[in-house]
Parts: sequence; structure tokens; C-alpha cells
Amino acid sequence: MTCRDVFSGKDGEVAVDLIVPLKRPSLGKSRLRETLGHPEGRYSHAELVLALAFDTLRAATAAPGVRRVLVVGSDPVALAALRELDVDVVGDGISGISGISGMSGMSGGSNDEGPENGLNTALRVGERLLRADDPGGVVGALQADLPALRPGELAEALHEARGRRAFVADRHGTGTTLLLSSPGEPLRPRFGPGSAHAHTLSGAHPLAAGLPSLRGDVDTSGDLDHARLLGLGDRTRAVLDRVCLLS
Ligand SMILES: Nc1nc2c(ncn2[C@@H]2O[C@H](COP(=O)(O)OP(=O)(O)OP(=O)(O)O)[C@@H](O)[C@H]2O)c(=O)[nH]1
Ligand SMILES: C=C(OP(=O)(O)O)C(=O)O
Repeated sequence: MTCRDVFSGKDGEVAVDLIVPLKRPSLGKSRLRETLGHPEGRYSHAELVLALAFDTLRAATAAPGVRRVLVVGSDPVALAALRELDVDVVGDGISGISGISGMSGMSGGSNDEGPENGLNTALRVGERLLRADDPGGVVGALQADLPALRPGELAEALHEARGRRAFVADRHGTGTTLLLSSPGEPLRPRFGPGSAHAHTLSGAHPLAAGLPSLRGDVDTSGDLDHARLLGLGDRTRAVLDRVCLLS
């Protein structure tokens, strides 16, 4: 199990274990596929979605204050491709795959009144695994579509939360890119349409810092253009550069 030995956060802060949900890349990011058109032949849609996740994870694992990163996904091939990163991977229990990397899969059952969807179910699977190892820690959910993410901005968000259940809204103000629990308390994920509002209603504290790279999730080609202006991670840039080289 991958776990950074030394917590490098600021004084007295609790280390954070992050869950990163990852839908099967060929099925995920359907709005991006629709608005980008049909790049197939130059790169596959799945390759781009996996690159977004790869760059997100590379930044997350480099962020001070992040102790551990657990990817909960639906596709064994995609999960295997992430093994070179300093992350744990596990099946989301939705697609039939479960234990990977020495972890046992668990079903997603819920005692939470938030919306039931694949994403929240996957997060509960991850939360239960992380809590089994550290019942008193802070658990977070980070989206896998933040290709411009800067480790320092993620660290800044963890710092601003200061142990409160808190969230970061996306740049549109409607979605959520990061949700953090209080130490030892349930995450209570309410991801889905309008999740920023749902997280506010559930009592989570909206983090106010600018954090453009942490708010820059990619759902459409417009979001991808925005992330490109912020500065894409290497993997995503390399996939997109191929289009420019060929066109
Ligand atoms: N493991 C898992 N992850 C999910 C699931 N649904 C969404 N995710 C992940 O949750 C994050 C945010 O999801 P969305 O932005 O709604 O992604 P999406 O469903 O791929 O995108 P659209 O098809 O455009 O709605 C991404 O990291 C997805 O990969 C799911 O059913 N299982
Ligand atoms: C599921 C979510 O992501 P998106 O809005 O990017 O679909 C969310 O923000 O709750």
C-alpha cells in the first residue's frame, strides 16, 4: 500500500487521504467528446480522459499535506496504466472488478441521504477503505479531470479548510472539484448536477481562495481551452500536441 511516510503539511495540520474516482475512460467525459468532435484516429477519447487523470494524480501526489491517494475506478486497464504513479488503485465495485494492488473491493452501500449515482458510490467505497486504515483522518474526494492542477493550490485548499468539512466549487460555481471531511467524520458526498449548492446545503464550508487550477475541471472543449491557458500537465499536452502536429 502506498503511503507517504512523512507528512509534510503545515504545522499541526492533519494529513489528508484523497479518493479520486475514475469512470471507464472510454465512457466518461461524454460532454467533452461531444464538444470536441471526433478526434479518433489522432488520439482516442479514452487516451485523452486517461491523460487528464494522469496529470491530476501527478499533481495531487506532489501536494504537501496529501498523505495518500486512492483511485477508485471502473476499468482495470486504466487502473493498471496509473500504477507508475504513487497511488493505490481499487475497483469501484460497480463494474465487477474489485481488489487491486493488494486492496479488497467493497460494495458501495449507503446510509447517506445524498444522490445515488456511480460517482458517490465509488467515493463511499474509497472512504470505507481509507477509514479502515485511519478512522480519525481527513478524507477528501478530488475529481480526476483537473489537468492544470498545481500541487501548491491543492495544499492551499487543505490549509484553508483547517479541519472543517469543506469544498471547492468549480470555476462555474455549480460543480465541486474537491470535498474534504472533518477529521474522523463522514465525507457525505453529494456529487452530481448542482453539487456546489448541495454541498453548501449539507453544511460544507465553501473555500474562498482563488485556486484557478483546482477549479479548472474539464467537462467541455471550452473547459479544456481554459485549462490550456492555465497550463496543462505534460500528459494531456502531449496528447493534444499530436493533433496540432498532424493537422
Ligand atoms: N469510479 C467512478 N468514477 C466516476 C463515475 N462517474 C463519474 N466518475 C468520475 O467522477 C469525476 C467527475 O465526473 P463527471 O465530470 O460527472 O464525469 P463523467 O461522468 O465522466 O462526464 P460526463 O459524461 O460529461 O457527465 C470524474 O473523475 C469521473 O471519472 C462512476 O460511476 N464510477
Ligand atoms: C459530478 C460533478 O462533476 P461535473 O459537474 O464536472 O459533472 C460535480 O461537480 O458534482
